Amino acid sequence: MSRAIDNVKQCQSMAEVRAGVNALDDILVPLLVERSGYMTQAARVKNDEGLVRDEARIQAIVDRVRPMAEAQGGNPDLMERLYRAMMECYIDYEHQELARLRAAGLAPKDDSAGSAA
Ligand SMILES: O=C(O)C(=O)C[C@]1(C(=O)O)C=C[C@@H](O)C=C1
Repeated sequence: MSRAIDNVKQCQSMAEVRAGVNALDDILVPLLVERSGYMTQAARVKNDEGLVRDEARIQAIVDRVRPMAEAQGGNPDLMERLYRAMMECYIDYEHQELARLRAAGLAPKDDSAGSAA
């Protein structure tokens, strides 16, 4: 099986290093934008500020990506830190998107059953 780490080219200069990084960012940025689109979907489907952060799902994602990173010749601890930091940013964005959707007319979930006041 070919591993991602084996695709890294031996570099003699920082220009080569940065060309390699830029080429990967060209792939990563569209994927991260696409991932952010699912935060908008999640905001609309959950429609509840209290549900945006889901610790069980965060842990499940970490548990999934650590072995994936290892299989690709990467460092699982680094991947976990990247994913946890990235998901914090996406959680902020999901809150932002829920507020935007509410301002645009998304009705808050009916809380009459749970509201005491
Ligand atoms: O799966 C969800 O519930 C999401 O909202 C997505 C996502 C993520 O994958 O970044 C973001 C917030 C949650 O805390 C868990 C995961």
